[in-house]
Amino acid sequence: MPINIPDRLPATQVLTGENIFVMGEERAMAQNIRPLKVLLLNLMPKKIETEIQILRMLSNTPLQVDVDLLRIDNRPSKNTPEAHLNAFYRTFEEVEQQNYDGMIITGAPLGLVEWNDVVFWDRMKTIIDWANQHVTSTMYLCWAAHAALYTLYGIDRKIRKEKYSGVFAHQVLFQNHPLMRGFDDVFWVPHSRYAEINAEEVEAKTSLQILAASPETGVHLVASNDGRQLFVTGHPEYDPDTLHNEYIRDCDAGLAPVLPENYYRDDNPNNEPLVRWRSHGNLLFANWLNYFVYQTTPYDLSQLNPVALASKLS
Ligand SMILES: CC(C)(COP(=O)(O)OP(=O)(O)OC[C@H]1O[C@@H](n2cnc3c(N)ncnc32)[C@H](O)[C@@H]1OP(=O)(O)O)[C@@H](O)C(=O)NCCC(=O)NCCSC(=O)CCC(=O)O
Ligand SMILES: N[C@@H](CCO)C(=O)O
Repeated sequence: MPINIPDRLPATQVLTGENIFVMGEERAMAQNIRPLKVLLLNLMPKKIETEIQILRMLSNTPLQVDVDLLRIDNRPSKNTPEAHLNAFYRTFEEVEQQNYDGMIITGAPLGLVEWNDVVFWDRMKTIIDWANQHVTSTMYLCWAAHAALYTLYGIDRKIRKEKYSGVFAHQVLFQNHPLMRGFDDVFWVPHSRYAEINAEEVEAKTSLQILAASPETGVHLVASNDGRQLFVTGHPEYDPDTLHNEYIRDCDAGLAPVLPENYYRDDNPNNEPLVRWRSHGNLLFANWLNYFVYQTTPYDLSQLNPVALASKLS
């Protein structure tokens, strides 16, 4: 079923062209069911590209989903026109008094930036704590997963000398977990990060559940027992060419990046990538929206009670 987004958002035209059912504002008003409210905090440099990726993933559901876009602060973006942000993004001040059924916080190219050197670090910690009180379930992607694991559980990332870049095989470690419903024993995910999380530290310090990991790139999916937090260290939402564009960007920046692994056909960067992650990317977002959001969120969002939610799912 549809995502309900502004008719003029670039994603509306792109996703409609892909025959993905995007419900316009008028049609959405005619439906007599409560849509899910999802907040997307977009920290990625190519924000419009990321909007399209995440909205495509959220559209693969029978539920009606109203998506609000959130900017981290009022600084102008280096890579996204201010007019776009002003037209489609809310500020935190505009949403902080509201509750949401779901929230997604994207990655950011800040793996080599110390936490306290991230310009918006204080605001990021504020929003992570706010989500715990105002959102039924939050999905943290890549850099946001590292930031939230550090903020909420004191699990600090380890920074590698070489970036994980490529598409890697993962194993399901928690077979009957609802989030893993329909997953194959082995599934593929893009990764593009310097930071990694230590599985032993997660297991020793927290009651978090490691749901899936890769022999090459380690921890990928970590969930709180109550389903209110999902930490995703990979990029299941990535387009076919996202890793390629990052690789070319880093080559042009003189960073001599490694060739993305298991990505280009015959490992030749002149060839198209072989996409082996799309199905499980869609499945992850659909399972999250179904089991962590829709089946646990209160009908009356004003009654969102973090304590009651925690008991409901754990
Ligand atoms: C990643 C790139 C190549 C991006 O270069 P660009 O020319 O696009 O712009 P940039 O200004 O360098 O940064 C891109 C976005 O990050 C924001 N940005 C930059 N420095 C920041 C800081 N200290 N605090 C907060 N935001 C910051 C910019 O405002 C911009 O977002 P707005 O457009 O919104 O303003 C660069 O930062 C770089 O070369 N970094 C070193 C290599 C690297 O770290 N690559 C990414 C690794 S992958 C990664 O970091 C994932 C996480 C992980 O590894 O753990
Ligand atoms: N991996 C991305 C940042 C988000 O993970 C990049 O290289 O820009």
